[in-house]
Amino acid sequence: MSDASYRDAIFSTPLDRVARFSFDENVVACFPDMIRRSVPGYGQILGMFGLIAQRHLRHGGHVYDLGCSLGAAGLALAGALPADAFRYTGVDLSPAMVERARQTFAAECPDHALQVDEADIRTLDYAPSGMIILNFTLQFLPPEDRDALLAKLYAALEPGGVLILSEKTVDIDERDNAWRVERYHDFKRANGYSDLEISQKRNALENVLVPDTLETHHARLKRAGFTRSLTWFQYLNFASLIAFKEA
Ligand SMILES: Nc1ncnc2c1ncn2[C@@H]1O[C@H](C[S@+](CC[C@H]([NH3+])C(=O)[O-])CC(=O)[O-])[C@@H](O)[C@H]1O
Ligand SMILES: O=C(O)C(=O)Cc1ccccc1
Repeated sequence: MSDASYRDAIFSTPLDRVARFSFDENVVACFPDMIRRSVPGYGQILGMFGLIAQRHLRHGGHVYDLGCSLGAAGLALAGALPADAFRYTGVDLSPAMVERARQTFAAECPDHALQVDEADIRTLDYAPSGMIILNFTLQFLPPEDRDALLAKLYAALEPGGVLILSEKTVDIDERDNAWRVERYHDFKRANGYSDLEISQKRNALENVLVPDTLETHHARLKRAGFTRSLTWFQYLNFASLIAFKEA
C-alpha cells in the first residue's frame, strides 16, 4: 500500500445511498487530513499527552492507546519523552490502520519501541498499565459495550494511573445541543468541507458514532470504579476527560 497522505474527499460527490462510515483503506489514506479538519482541538489534545505523562506516568511506565488509528498519540509521546521514559502499545481493529501505524513508527521514531496490535479493545487481555488513552474511540463502540470496557480498563490501571477519554458529545438541552452542532458545522465549512460533505458524513456516522453527554461519561467512569474524573478540555461538541485511579 502507498504511504501517501491525501486530502479527505470521501463524501464530496453525491451518493445514492451513503454507506455506513468505516475505517477502511480509503479513510486511512486521508485520515490525518480528515481528523485535523473534523475534530476541533485534536492537535491541542494530542499536545497535552506528553505533559500529562510527565506528571502521571512513572519512568518506564506503560501506556495503552486504544483505537490508535495511525498512532498519533504514540507519535506525540515519542516527540515529548525519551525512549526509556515509557512503553507504548497501540491497539486498533482496522488492519489498514495498524499497517500504516507500524510503518509510521518505523519511519518517524525508530528509537522508540512503539508496539501496535491488531485487536478488538473489548476482548483484549490487558496487562497492567499506568496510562490508558481512548482518544475518540469509545464513541464507536455499541453503547451497551462501554461499561464493561471501562471496568476492564479500571482493573488494568495501576494505582495512581490515569485514563484519558476524548469524545464527541451531545447536550441534554436541545437548544444548547443545536447551537454546538450548528457551530461545529460552521467549523467544518471553515475548514473547507461543503454542505454536501457535511450532510453525507453526518448520515454515514448515524448509529456508527453514538455520542454520550458529558454527564453520562462521568457517571460511567464512576460506575467503573474511578472516584475522580474531570473534563480538562472542551471545544464545541468535542471534549476530553481525565479519570484518576487512587494511588
Ligand atoms: N472495537 C474496537 N477495537 C479496536 N479499535 C477500534 C474498535 N472500534 C473502533 N476502533 C478504532 O477506533 C479508531 C477511532 S479514530 C481514533 C483516533 C486516534 N485515537 C487518534 O488519536 O488519532 C476516531 C475518529 O476517527 O473519529 C479507528 O481507527 C477504529 O478502527
Ligand atoms: O466528521 C465528523 O462529523 C466527526 O464527528 C468527526 C470524525 C472524524 C473522523 C472520523 C469520524 C468522525
